[in-house]
Amino acid sequence: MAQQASITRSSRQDTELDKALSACRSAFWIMALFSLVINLLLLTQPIYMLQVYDRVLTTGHLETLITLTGLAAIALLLLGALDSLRSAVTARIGCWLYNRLGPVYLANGVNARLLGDTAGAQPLRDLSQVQTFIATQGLTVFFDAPWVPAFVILIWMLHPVLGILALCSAIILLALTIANDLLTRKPNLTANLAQISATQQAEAAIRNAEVVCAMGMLPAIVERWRNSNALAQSAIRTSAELGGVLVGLTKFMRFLVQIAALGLGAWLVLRGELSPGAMIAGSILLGRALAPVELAMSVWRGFSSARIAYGRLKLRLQNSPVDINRTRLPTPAGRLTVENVTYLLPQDRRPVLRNVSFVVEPGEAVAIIGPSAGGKSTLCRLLVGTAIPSSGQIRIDGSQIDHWDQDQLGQFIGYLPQDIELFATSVRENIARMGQVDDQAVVEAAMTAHAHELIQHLPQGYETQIGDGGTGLSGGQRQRVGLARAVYRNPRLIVLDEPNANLDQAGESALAATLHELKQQGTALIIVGHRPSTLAQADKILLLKDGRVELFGPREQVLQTLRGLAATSGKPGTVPMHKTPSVEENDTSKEGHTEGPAPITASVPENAEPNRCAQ
Ligand SMILES: Nc1ncnc2c1ncn2[C@@H]1O[C@H](COP(=O)(O)OP(=O)(O)OP(=O)(O)O)[C@@H](O)[C@H]1O
Repeated sequence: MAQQASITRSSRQDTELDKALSACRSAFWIMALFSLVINLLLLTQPIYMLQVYDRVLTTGHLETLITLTGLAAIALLLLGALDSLRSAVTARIGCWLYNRLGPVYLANGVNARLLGDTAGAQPLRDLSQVQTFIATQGLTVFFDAPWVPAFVILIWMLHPVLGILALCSAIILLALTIANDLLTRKPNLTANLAQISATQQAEAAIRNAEVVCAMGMLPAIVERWRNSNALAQSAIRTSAELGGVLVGLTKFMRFLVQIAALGLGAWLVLRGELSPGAMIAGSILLGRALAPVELAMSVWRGFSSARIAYGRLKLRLQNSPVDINRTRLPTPAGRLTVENVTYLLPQDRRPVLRNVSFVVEPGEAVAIIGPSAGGKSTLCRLLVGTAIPSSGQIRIDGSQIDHWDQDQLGQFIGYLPQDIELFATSVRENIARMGQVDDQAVVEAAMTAHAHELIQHLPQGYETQIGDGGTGLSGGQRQRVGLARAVYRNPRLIVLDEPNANLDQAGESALAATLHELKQQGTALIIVGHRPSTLAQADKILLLKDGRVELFGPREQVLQTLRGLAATSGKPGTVPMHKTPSVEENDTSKEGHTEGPAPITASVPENAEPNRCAQ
């Protein structure tokens, strides 16, 4: 029985980012409470000064001084403790957000890559940027800033003239902060984008190190990187220079205001309008009032980068498809139905596949052949659900492929892409698809793929560590480990895109045996390639040219049609392949294949030449 799961929709207004931020609400309230107490405790110093100057010095009471000093010390201890706690809370908020959203953005990045998104791991870097800002002093500025008016009011209460000075200086410093933002926003954005581009170039160069070094491409690549990086550095310089001028101006203002407060205070003391204690307390209070503004200036670049990163993160989830918890369907038998599938490239709406239709039954193997760029690999991607048809339907056991829970369907699908895509870990973990390793299933898969012996001869056997992209293994070894991964836990539908591209004769024979065994187990097979070992196992052949099905039917009939076409045209080139495919003598597929040849059920496009398609 299929396990029913409720269908929930995450609306555009309520992304995972919004949900994570609202889950942090209680932590933000705690931060606000800490900030309230911290800012109250910051009054310790001015109150102490006020009392020492106006009470102790005038009365000479030593006990009062000792009591005041003791109380101040306790208050300052509490202040230090709360400040540390607040830092710990911000660090925890940052880590929690990263842990909560990291998997969301990793999954989003992987899915977006399928649609041609080139951002790579940038969303995770953006998330890290936001985390760093939260975990450092950045966030505390926002909680301390609202207390500036409270300090100004206290200064005003000491004397209105000092209050006016505090108010004016707060306004001037705020104006400088806004000017800093306005002047550095554009260069900060330019620097951010240019840095991303330069990093991506560097990553691509490192990934393709062999090609880069073998063909002397390094100087050219370094030059390109240098150009991208120069733009980033120039923008960083502009931003830092402008920001530096404004930070300098802010410091000057702060010191000037502090002097002015003392000067004004002294003048008011001389006029008998203010006590000396109030003069000192006013100066300290002013320092406290303006501290968050000055701190804001110094963390502005970090804030700006975090704001840009946050904007990108928000947009990414808003633009991502609606997430639906799919109903879990019963284990499929593996009947694949492709109905009038058309696929347009997302980038430029160029058609790659047009009206493709065919059916593959469980235990049946279909070989897809055709000239280069005919759409074979694209069709494979559609069949395994990593690309979605622009129109038409692909069904597995009658259910539309995008109606399956992607993770559940993945267990029933085996896929060997053209460039194999192995991960930098052990052979066994690769075969086990990076999940919980079931040793027995791993060895069974390797045996089905006829890769067990090969793996036994690797330096550490199944524990042999392979590099990113399969480095450390030969092309043929990669292909066979990839095949073992594809057949892990007996999937019902296996799609192999040119599985023998790197195989030697022994590898080809092993592949033929694997395909035969898989068919016997009732697995539906799609194999791209026209090598004899592939065609020998095919029950049907589908000829794909320019994205259209030119021929589809039982193997022998399609091969005969192709031979006939080659013969009548007299030019092998008119057959849309490099050469007419042939099948080797030792055709193991015939064993157990008792049905007579079915008619060619060509899904023939209306405008196809009639003599190309058997009716
Ligand atoms: N991600 C992509 N971005 C841009 N174009 C693409 C993409 N994927 C496929 N194409 C285009 O789609 C067409 C079909 O490509 P596909 O790889 O499916 O052909 P193929 O038949 O598998 O070729 P080959 O036999 O050379 O592997 C090509 O014109 C290719 O340029």
